[in-house]
Amino acid sequence: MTELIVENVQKWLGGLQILKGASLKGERGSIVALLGASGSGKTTLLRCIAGLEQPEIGYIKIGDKIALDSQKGIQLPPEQRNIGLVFQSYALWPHRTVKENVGYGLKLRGVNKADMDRRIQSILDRLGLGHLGDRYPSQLSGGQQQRVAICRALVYEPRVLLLDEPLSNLDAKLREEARYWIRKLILELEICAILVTHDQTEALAAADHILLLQNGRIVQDGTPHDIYTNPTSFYAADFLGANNIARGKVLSVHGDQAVIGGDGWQLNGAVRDPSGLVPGADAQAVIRVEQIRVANEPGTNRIEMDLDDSLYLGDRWEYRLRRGDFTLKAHGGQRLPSTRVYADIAPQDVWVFPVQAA
Ligand SMILES: Nc1ncnc2c1ncn2[C@@H]1O[C@H](COP(=O)(O)OP(=O)(O)OP(=O)(O)O)[C@@H](O)[C@H]1O
Repeated sequence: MTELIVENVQKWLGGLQILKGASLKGERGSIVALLGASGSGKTTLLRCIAGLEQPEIGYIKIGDKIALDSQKGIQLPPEQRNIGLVFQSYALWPHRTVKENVGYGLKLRGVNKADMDRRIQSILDRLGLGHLGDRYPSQLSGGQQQRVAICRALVYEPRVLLLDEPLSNLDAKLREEARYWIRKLILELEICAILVTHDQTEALAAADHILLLQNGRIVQDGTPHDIYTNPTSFYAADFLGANNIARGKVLSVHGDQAVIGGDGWQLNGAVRDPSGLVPGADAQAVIRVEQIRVANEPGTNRIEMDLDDSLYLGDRWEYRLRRGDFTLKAHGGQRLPSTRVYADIAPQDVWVFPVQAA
């Protein structure tokens, strides 16, 4: 069931158009990640959904309530939107206990004490904080503070939970765990969550759906698997994954296949965006690090290269390969015996894009 509809939201700030027509849908029991580079407009879009920013143009429906309709002049304030908000900083009140932090909004809304206590205890228990209700935020770890912030957002039983970089203040191990339990919680509670993040791993692991933003526009929209394996632009291909970028000239194009090359190398690739890809034009290919195999002999679509260095990463080795100006990174399971190697890349893994004029 659709809990959130956002259509054509446009927002100007300081004379600049920050959002250029963003649309999305959020389903009950699912997580949509807003992913994109710094400044792409993720937080602004989240703030528009929350009602903390007023878009000049657009339509937003949360549950069965119209929160924004610019044509009809409807603009609900945040407290009437049935949303829960979790900020990166957690924004807990230092002089209030955990219970008071979680219950403050309920108190403002005039919920009676018995009901309030029951709801606070129930959400604290659910997130494993039942025994910490009388502590102050300074007496909690970072991970516990983050859970309190989530409890505070969930205690209203919102239709939509908005999470703005909620994991970025946690260390790497806690962040990995939090991805897992937040996802589980949202699916169990059957609410719709919108997660703002600039961390691709977080978006891939936690979300059901990813919207990739660039300069205030949604440039790709799909499941994590779609976005990772089938990027439609250089920005999308380069934003996700660990990549090599091969810059060269188009040598030939046949349908959806192209050959690109540079000084002493050439590769057969798959055309991902045909605009302007004609022989002689500049081209750039994205090659995921995990798609390169290092071989000992020459072969089709293999480039002879020098092994510049091998770095031991614990669970694998990283090879730094070079041929003149052309460099590649690849991974493998052991130290390589020779310094003369062949980078082996299947043509379908060489994603060829035009070079856009700046
Ligand atoms: N009040 C403001 N006045 C003018 N420009 C603003 C204002 N707030 C944000 N911006 C600009 O809007 C653009 C989008 O900002 P936003 O915070 O939404 O991006 P973001 O994708 O969330 O980035 P980050 O990951 O760095 O938080 C940025 O270029 C930012 O400088």
